Amino acid sequence: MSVTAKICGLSTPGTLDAAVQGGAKQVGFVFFPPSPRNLGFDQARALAVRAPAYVEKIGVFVDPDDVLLAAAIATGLDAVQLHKVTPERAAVIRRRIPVWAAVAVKTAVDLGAAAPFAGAADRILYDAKTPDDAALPGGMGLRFDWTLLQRHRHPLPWALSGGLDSSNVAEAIRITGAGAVDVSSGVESAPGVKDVDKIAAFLKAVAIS
Ligand SMILES: O=C(O)c1ccccc1NCC(=O)[C@H](O)[C@H](O)COP(=O)(O)O
Repeated sequence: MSVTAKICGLSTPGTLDAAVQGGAKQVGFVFFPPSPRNLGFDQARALAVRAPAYVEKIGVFVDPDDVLLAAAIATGLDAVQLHKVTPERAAVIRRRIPVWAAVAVKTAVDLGAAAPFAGAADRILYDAKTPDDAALPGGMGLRFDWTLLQRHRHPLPWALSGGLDSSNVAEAIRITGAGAVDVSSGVESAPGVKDVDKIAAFLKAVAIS
């Protein structure tokens, strides 16, 4: 079975096109002002319109309120990726739009946060836990011990994220058995600056894995 890929944190037409042309199944738009990848609503709408309908547009949020969610969803999102939300809050949001629940992982204990999202989310995104004082809960190029997922019973369909790039994604897929992967800083030349060649190389590495 082929592995699917999401390119997260896109902000320009050229890099969106590179993701689409390379075969990304999803593209991610960040709605979190502290992030170097944060998008305004007009920017997001223009990118969402540019992407073909078969490419899913995923909005990325950190414990968003209803006002932000409504405005962002109206730009043309197909699903939302939620960081730092409870299963109860995810379940409420899921009445409106499909939900990816981010689970931050450093040790095996952290994987226990996934099970409560059964029935409250559509997919788990296992991402590397960032330090407590970090500005962002994701998109920092950190990875976790992929072997942890070998012993884990997944409560939902899932994707692997955190510190992936074109040089390590095949190994990550082999070790974890991931059927879906997600990348942000591994396809950038600087924080928030996506690189079309790195996007192409990543998607090629996923395609041949
Ligand atoms: O990317 C961001 O700036 C971001 C901000 C706030 C919450 C989440 C964010 N990113 C989440 C992602 O989906 C990233 O793709 C994921 O953490 C992997 O990032 P990276 O390790 O840089 O590939």
